[in-house]
Amino acid sequence: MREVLGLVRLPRAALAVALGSLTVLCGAALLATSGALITGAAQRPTTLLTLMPLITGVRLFGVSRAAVRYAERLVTHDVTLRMVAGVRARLLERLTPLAPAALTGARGGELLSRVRADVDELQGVVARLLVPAGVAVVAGGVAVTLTALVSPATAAVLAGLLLLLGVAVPAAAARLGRRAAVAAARADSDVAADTLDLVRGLADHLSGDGGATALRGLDAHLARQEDAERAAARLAALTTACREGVPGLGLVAALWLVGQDVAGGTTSPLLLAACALGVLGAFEAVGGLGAAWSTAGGIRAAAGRVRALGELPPAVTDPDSPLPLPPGSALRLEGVTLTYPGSARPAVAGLDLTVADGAKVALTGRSGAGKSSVLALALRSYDPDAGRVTLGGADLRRLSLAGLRSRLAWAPQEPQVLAGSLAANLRLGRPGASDDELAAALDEVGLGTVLGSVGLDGWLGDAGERLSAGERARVGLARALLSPADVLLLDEPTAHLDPDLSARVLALLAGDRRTVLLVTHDAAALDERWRVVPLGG
Ligand SMILES: Nc1ncnc2c1ncn2[C@@H]1O[C@H](COP(=O)(O)OP(=O)(O)OP(=O)(O)O)[C@@H](O)[C@H]1O
Repeated sequence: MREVLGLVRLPRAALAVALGSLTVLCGAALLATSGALITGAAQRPTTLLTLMPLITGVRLFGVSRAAVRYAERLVTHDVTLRMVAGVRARLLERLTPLAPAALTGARGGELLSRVRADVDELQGVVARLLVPAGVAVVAGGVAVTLTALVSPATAAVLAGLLLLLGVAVPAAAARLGRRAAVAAARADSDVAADTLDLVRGLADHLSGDGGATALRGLDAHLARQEDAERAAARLAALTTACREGVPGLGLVAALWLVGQDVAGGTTSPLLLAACALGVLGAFEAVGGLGAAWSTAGGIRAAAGRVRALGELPPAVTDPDSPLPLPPGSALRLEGVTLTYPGSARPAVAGLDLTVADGAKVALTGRSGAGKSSVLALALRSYDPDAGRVTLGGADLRRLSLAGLRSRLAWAPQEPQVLAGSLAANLRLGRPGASDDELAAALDEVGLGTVLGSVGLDGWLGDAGERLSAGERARVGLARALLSPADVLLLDEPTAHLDPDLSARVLALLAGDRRTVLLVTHDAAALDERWRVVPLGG
């Protein structure tokens, strides 16, 4: 929370508080002068001139209240948007080094929904917390002081009721509401994650038990969401009742106390209605505090989760003083062991593997033998627990991450195809590639027909949904082939291909001048240019 507040521009926030206070005071003054004007008019003065100051006051406060409120909204939103932009930028800066390894524990949908919902919630810091609190102190203080000039007893009652409405009632409501806010945030995040998972895996769910299990899980989270919303609504109703009732008490108290002064002849009758209505208007000073207290729990919880996400330790870090990138592209694993966090058994144990400069090596082995883990080590998504991985003789941990990854091209089993055009997806591999180069790469991986039907500028849909799984895998392969990197790391590049195309792609890779390390379940398709390394005994 402190960090979020650090992103708020305080002079602008102070301006928003000043303008908000002025709005409240203009409103109270409008009511007060209106009351005095009505009382004055009821006394049937001989000339209207005696009422002119009150008439002018009513006009002035009426017009200026709207103008000042407008200015306050502008400034508050400006401060909020700048703060949220800062939060998003900082969060993105911290999340980037965590990917991919340190984020694998979080479900994609959950992470997306959590970050979006929490950052949205933080928007309330300025408009719902800071400004209302500042306005309550400034406008409430000024209103009590002005009331004391007319009737100290009324001022004391006003101060007490402002504290009751602005502090005691909302504090009690917030205490009760904090649990509901946390439960609501958790339920929202679970519902969003379940919905996303359900939609993404619709075909799997339907082919299982027709989606019944997934829907039961979603229903349970929806019920929790409904309970949390109902609890929040009950609290909101209670605070609304207080918000309406307490100002009424203030009005009655002012009428009674100032009325006694008027009856005793110590106060002008004009001030009776003015003071009573002014007191009524002054309660607007704490009008925003009810919502502030009830949302404070949710905002604090959101700030905590955003901070916790940003504080996840990255799986790998940049060295303090990186070595220059080595000229060679030979890849070596020397006695390497990797145990994933939380796993009892190592995924890779004491592995020695050399992929010489320009060599073509294929890793084979049963499912779970650790083939993809070897690629993850070569990419430095993880550091080994024991042994070392080198590129051109240099330990990967001594090279800058950006430099290392500029030397490696990676095509995973299920590459990320982004919502965008075919060309934009391919240019992730080589941003400067010409249309002809893109077309040639597509042709090499047998995507010539897709190029013909979709076109380079054709929209691939959300996550490439307009392509088949095999076509998406080949977009990833074409992207890796286009890359200027000198080491290709490919995870089952031929998994979705028919035998002819598979043979063509493997021949293409075998003829590539770069170092190639690939994972395959189909060792029989490899020719003599490949060295086959079986993993897992
Ligand atoms: N991110 C991870 N966290 C924890 N365990 C993991 C992770 N990735 C893989 N594993 C585990 O490590 C072991 C090796 O997995 P890996 O994916 O490297 O095998 P693989 O040989 O590539 O399998 P496949 O052929 O099925 O892709 C498996 O037991 C797997 O469950």
